[in-house]
Amino acid sequence: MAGHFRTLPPQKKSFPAQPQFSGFMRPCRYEGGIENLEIIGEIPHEIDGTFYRVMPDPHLPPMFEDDPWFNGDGTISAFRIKDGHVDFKQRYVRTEKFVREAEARRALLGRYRNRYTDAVEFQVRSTANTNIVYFQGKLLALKEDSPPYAMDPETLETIGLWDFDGQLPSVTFTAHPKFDPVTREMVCFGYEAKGDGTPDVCYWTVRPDGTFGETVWLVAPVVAMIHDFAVTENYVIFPIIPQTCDLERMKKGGEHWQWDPTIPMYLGVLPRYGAKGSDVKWFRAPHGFPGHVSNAYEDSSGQIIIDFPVSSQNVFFWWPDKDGHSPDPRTITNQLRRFIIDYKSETLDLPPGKILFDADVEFPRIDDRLAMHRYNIAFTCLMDHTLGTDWPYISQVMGGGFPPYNSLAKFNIEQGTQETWFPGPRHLVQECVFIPRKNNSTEEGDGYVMALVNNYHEMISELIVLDTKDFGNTLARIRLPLRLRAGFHGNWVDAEDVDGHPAPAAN
Ligand SMILES: C=Cc1ccc(O)c(OC)c1
Ligand SMILES: [Fe+2]
Repeated sequence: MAGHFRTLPPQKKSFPAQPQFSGFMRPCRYEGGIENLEIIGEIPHEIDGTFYRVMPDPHLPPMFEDDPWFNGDGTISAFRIKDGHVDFKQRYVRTEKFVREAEARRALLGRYRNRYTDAVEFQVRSTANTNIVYFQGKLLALKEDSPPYAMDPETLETIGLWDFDGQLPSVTFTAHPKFDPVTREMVCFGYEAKGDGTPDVCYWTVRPDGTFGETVWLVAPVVAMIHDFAVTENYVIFPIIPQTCDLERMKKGGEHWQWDPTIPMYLGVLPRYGAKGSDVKWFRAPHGFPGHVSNAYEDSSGQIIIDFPVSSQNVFFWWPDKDGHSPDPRTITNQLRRFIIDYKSETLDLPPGKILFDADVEFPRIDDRLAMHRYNIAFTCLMDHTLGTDWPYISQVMGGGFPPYNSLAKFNIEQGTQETWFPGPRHLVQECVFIPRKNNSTEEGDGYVMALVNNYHEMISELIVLDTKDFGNTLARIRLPLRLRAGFHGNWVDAEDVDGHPAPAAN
């Protein structure tokens, strides 16, 4: 690569005066542990496992003042819950970026997903800041532009880059692999899978013993973001976010992404088993921003049902369109929509999808025992302006971040009913996880919901536990004596699953 690289800009020692580094979003930069967190209420003793979540948290001032929240260093929080107690641990992922910058005591990585703006040449630019999943006895810290980093689930030490013993076919790995509750496969893909600006998508599966099953290379109709995807028993579906990549713009030091209001919302459908790349069909729904997938399955006639929130606006408002336009973030909403797709259909055009609930939601989570199968219950973050949130107060201290959510919702799709949990007027919520009850009940959605919430009154974080049978009430509120910034995804790892995990593949 030519001329490595630019003259180093002067090192800054303070964070930029920008919303994404201010108020509740000031970098936390905390590593360590706190045992026996303070608990208000009672955590049911049958809850035995660990809630892992990840947040982007820059360990050093960024190279560019306008560095987006999405470019911060991945920090893993672990809440180990046993016998009604909670022990907390937190560590940065030791990415190549983190290690080299720590050594240099300065930012070396430049703009989000633009290697042409880096101060040194990186092998891997991962910030490992988007999801943290458990597979085969390891945690995988994920960023969709790179392979995973493996971590020790107990100590949160970084083991290193994880290429599945050389089997990884793609240079990228989604932050949203799916876990088949029946076959125990991890179903994966990467986009820009042959490098920046390439339209290639790679789909593959990893068997529970760590060996690779399917591998299919396909080509997307546009080079654009494919953040989440969906899997059914017989299909995989790739929704494309209309944020497009242009290598020439990147080479001039510009952004990786630009909003394109002229393209439809593509949904690529590929048979899950035995497919060739040419078997993919790119269906076209009206232009819109597809959010995180709730679930997908096939109905009795073999049609694909897929549910995800959709916004008519550019949710990633910090990456505007070609004219520099983006919406006022306070006006962005998402509604949970259901799309029905017949893979065998002649026409590729789809209607806009049916709105399932008249509510502004994102980050849907389900009872994962029903992933890829017919389901009826979704838990989401909800923005409900009738709930009495103290916006004048919160808006002064919250700093930047994703469109905010002030409550959690439980939706029953068939019944069309909604239950809401409201944390209080000076709180906002982060993504939740579902934990099944341990009474051998296989009733969908019967158990607990856990989430991190932001307490703006005291500028601290709290972990909350709800009983899904009494959703409006708080079973336990676990107070951290510190503040954790807004994060992304988390997952519950039950102690039973840890003990029962297949032996890690020899390395
Ligand atoms: C929420 C989506 C999303 C998409 C791409 C990212 O790089 C990311 O980083 C934290 C998050
Ligand atoms: Fe995500």
